[in-house]
Amino acid sequence: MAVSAPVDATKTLAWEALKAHYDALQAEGISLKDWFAADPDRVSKLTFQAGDLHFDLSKNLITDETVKLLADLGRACGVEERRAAMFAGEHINTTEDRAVLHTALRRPAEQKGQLIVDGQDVVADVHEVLDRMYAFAERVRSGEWRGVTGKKIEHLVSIGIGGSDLGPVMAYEALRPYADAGIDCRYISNIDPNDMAEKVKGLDPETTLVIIVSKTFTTLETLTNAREVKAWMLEQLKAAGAIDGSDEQNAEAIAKHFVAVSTALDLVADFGIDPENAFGFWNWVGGRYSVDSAVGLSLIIVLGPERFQQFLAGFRAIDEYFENTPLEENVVALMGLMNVWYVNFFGADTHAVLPYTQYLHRFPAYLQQLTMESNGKQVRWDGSAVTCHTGEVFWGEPGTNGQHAFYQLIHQGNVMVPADFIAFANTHNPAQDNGQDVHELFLGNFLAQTKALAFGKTAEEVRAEGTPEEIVPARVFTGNRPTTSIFGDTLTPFALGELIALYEHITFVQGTVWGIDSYDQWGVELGKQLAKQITPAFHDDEALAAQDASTRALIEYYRAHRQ
Ligand SMILES: O=P(O)(O)OC[C@H]1O[C@H](O)[C@H](O)[C@@H](O)[C@@H]1O
Repeated sequence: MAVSAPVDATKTLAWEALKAHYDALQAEGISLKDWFAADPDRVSKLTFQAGDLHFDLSKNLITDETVKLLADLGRACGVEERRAAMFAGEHINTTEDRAVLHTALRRPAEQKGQLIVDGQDVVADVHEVLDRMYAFAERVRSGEWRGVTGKKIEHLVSIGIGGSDLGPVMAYEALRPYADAGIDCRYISNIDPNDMAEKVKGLDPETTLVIIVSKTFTTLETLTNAREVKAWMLEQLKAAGAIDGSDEQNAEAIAKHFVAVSTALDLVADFGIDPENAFGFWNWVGGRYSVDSAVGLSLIIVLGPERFQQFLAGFRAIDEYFENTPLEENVVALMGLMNVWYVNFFGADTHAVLPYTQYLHRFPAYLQQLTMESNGKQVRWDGSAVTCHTGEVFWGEPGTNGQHAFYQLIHQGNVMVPADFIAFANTHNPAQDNGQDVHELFLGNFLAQTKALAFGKTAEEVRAEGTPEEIVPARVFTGNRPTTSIFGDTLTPFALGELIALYEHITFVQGTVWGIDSYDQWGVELGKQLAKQITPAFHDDEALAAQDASTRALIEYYRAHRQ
């Protein structure tokens, strides 16, 4: 079925109505304080439950009317149709002519036979690989799988970059309390040799299993690092007298210490990895949407299959909610639509994600690829130009670290930074300080920040504290700075799956309103292409002469300084 043409959101009646609504709100004066005072039901009307996560949207710059108009915009831009097309496996990734089926990665086995895409039983394929990964992970965890000298695996080294790294690292860090098999994981991504050097420091190769993760298995960084780690492993094993360096023993060591995850299993075999030790996925899984595919192998080993299943169930809970809830009541869709509201009507260029749990310290970095590689685009999926701003910058740090760094700008800067606060009622590490529950101290900060951002502090309030008149203006907080509070019970594998699916679908909704193919990434290609042309110029004068003046001068600087 042909994908329908993108709608120009800015030409819809819904957009016009939103613009008129925005102008009217600005004319009346936006005041969360007044809105809360005028409507005792504001919180209950803007509180939602999706899966087991609790959402409070009441501190956003929205009214009942805004919610209605945003849902109208979503409908006018075909969010419902495109959502159905995505879940059904239509080729909504038009520039690569692919289905977009990360949601199939978490469908239960009972749905085998129910989703046939391009002639393949997608759910059956997914579960075939999951079952192989679970069996493999159990062998590693139990110690049945051993290294070439017969030792149990205690360390994983995962080599990948972008979508083959950010998701697994983020989830590994987030779910550390659930790592119960005495196996840790180090992730190597950067082609900078310093990354590998530091990550293999102190590692015992005899107890190390390397996972090479690359969707395409052609990525320069990953293949370079993989070759280097292979050379390191064989050298170390030989130096320890574990192998004699013969082709045969090298091959045996590789078979015991290297596995791979890719869609290109032929290239994995060319690298020397036994197809038995390779786990596949499919081109309908985008790299940044792949942590719940075989790309999550390190997580399955570290956490165990059962927890990975809970992780998948969390994704599924949000998928089902998102797929089946009408737009007005659908907090996932509303969060995407609110982002459009802030970007296109209020001119917000960035969006902060502020987790109040240290375990989510890599979540903003993960979201940067998810959101910005998906929606940082200037043309629609039919090639026409987008006529409004797209793709805000996502950023963040865990609270309270961010409070002591950049919150100044969020509170008093003259740019709007809509922010999502994520917190959990329970901590994995309860602590007391002088009779004070430290987690409550932490959560108190989360609530204080969202309250200060919403309601601010007037000049009268500042004066009433006895502040000298000349510094009153500096101590005023305007308030009306939008935040969404996401509260959960505990950061479990299930909750993490929910959070990831939440932002995947937020990204989808924004991309759909903007008419963008959120699943391609042509913007990363030019740099890759030029790197190939430029690298020889470090030594080759002809290649140097072919460069632009600035690049040439920088290479000359390098030539003069390289020792
Ligand atoms: O998984 P790979 O094929 O090695 O790709 C790794 C990454 O590289 C590319 O440059 C893309 O921009 C990313 O979307 C991708 O996740």
